Amino acid sequence: MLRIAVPNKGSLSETAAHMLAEAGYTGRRDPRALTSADARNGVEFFYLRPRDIATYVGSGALDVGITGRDLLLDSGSEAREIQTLDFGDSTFRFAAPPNTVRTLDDLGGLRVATSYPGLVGDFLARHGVTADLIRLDGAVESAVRLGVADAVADVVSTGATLRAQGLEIAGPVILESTAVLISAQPDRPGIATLQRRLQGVLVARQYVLMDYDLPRELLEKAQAVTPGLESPTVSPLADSGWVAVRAMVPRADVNHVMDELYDLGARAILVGSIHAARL
Ligand SMILES: Nc1ncnc2c1ncn2[C@@H]1O[C@H](COP(=O)(O)OP(=O)(O)OP(=O)(O)O)[C@@H](O)[C@H]1O
Ligand SMILES: O=P(O)(O)OC[C@H]1O[C@H](OP(=O)(O)OP(=O)(O)O)[C@H](O)[C@@H]1O
Ligand SMILES: [Mg+2]
Repeated sequence: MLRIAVPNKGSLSETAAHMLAEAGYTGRRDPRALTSADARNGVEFFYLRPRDIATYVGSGALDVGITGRDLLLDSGSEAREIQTLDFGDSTFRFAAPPNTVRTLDDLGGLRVATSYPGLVGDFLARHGVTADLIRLDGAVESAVRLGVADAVADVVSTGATLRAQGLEIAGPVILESTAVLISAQPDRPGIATLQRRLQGVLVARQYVLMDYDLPRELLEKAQAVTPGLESPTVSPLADSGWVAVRAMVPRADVNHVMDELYDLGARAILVGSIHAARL
């Protein structure tokens, strides 16, 4: 059985579980369960704190896991990223009261609160800056107001949390983070299938299937608008002057592409969702 670590709570847990379900796996029914087996798919899920996942996967106790890139790097684990998962995007940044910290060097000698001392310590060391890291478990944005630190380093998504605490982003980007699939033994049997299934979910989210009818002589021009992944499917219609075309189109471009095709002379342009894919 392939042993898979999944975040049991926090920002990544719901989307991770949803993605695995879309990939055809049966997860836990009880939201408090710590483990669940999916014998039909030959996998067992372990629901763990996102912060601990890199430790379990890095030691080889579990084969593969879903966590944040920032947590993987913070842990110093042996596991490595084998796939990005297209959710849980955030930026890891320093923040401080307005006009107190402009450059990285300004952090020298200051107290910097963070829940990610491994990640932040490595970053500062790489840049030759010495600061006093204050390790807190969470809500680190409060640390400056409460006099425990001069600056913080934390996950920033909308920036609302740090603004509400009177802080501003300061200095360089520490890390662009996202949810990732990690493993210390990526060649283990079963991991390739899991990856293909997750990639299928990503493709199904990112693309739609577009069908349209087109005067045959416009095919070359239309093919430039909808090249598909390899090349579009072209089928004859009863009227020999027309063809039917089917191609995958990035979801974000759908309306542009339909406008362009219509202007070109395509008609009966239909868009359908992709439920699952294996490329
Ligand atoms: N607001 C956010 N937007 C996007 N991604 C986030 C956000 N907060 C956290 N993350 C990502 O999720 C990872 C786990 O953070 P999360 O807050 O879920 O766990 P935690 O802080 O260990 O747990 P908790 O907040 O429940 O105590 C982070 O390392 C980061 O990669
Ligand atoms: O930029 P924003 O959109 O405001 O999001 C960033 C906040 O989200 C996370 O907090 P979380 O809710 O996980 O609490 P925590 O500090 O206890 O981890 C993170 O630690 C920041 O505090
Ligand atoms: Mg958190």
